[in-house]
Amino acid sequence: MAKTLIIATKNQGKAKELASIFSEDGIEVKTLLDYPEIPDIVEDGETFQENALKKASVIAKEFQLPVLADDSGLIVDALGGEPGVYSARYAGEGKDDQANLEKVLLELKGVPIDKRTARFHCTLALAFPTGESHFFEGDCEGIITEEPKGNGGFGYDPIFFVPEKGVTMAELEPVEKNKISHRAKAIEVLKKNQHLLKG
Ligand SMILES: O=P(O)(O)OP(=O)(O)OP(=O)(O)OC[C@H]1O[C@@H](n2cnc3c(O)ncnc32)[C@H](O)[C@@H]1O
Ligand SMILES: [Mg+2]
Repeated sequence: MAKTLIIATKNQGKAKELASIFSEDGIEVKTLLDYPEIPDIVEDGETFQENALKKASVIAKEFQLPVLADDSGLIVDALGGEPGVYSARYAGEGKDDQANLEKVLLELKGVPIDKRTARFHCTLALAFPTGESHFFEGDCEGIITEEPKGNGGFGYDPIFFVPEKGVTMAELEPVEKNKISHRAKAIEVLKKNQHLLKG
């Protein structure tokens, strides 16, 4: 596997998790947080794949290197799949994690526990400067709580109850989240295709 992997994300929470998971294989991760001069990429796709591919391919062309991108979000059944691809901006352009999760709780007010099913989804896109690309996907099932709990993770983690663990995603230790998360599962699939990262 490549020793350094560029990941087209500006999300600190993702960057930390991705760096931790890839470090298990001796891969060093660089993200767009290391290149602040690169402008934001407009995520105007209607699917996780479209957005992930756009982020990865724009940066792959820029660097002339293979680049990975992560497009992810929360899918709530009782909200018809919302916030979905709009997860980052659910409560407005500010990309405010707290405002976003409060909006989900408000929209679900009065919805009983058995109807609060949800999942986190992660699509990873690996793009090459030649235009070649591949997708890897992962999901993590859960239930939306009635109030936030826990300080770990990021984004919607404090309102995402993980039944198999009996706590919210934000109450898990980082190593525990990184074993079961949508992101971890997508990376597992990528690691089964290690040859793509050679170089
Ligand atoms: O596009 P980049 O730069 O990677 O960063 P972003 O924050 O805009 O990322 P997305 O477009 O993929 O939006 C993802 C949204 O889903 C949320 N999200 C993704 N993974 C999550 C996780 O593991 N736990 C909690 N929330 C998550 C996250 O907080 C964002 O609101
Ligand atoms: Mg984004």
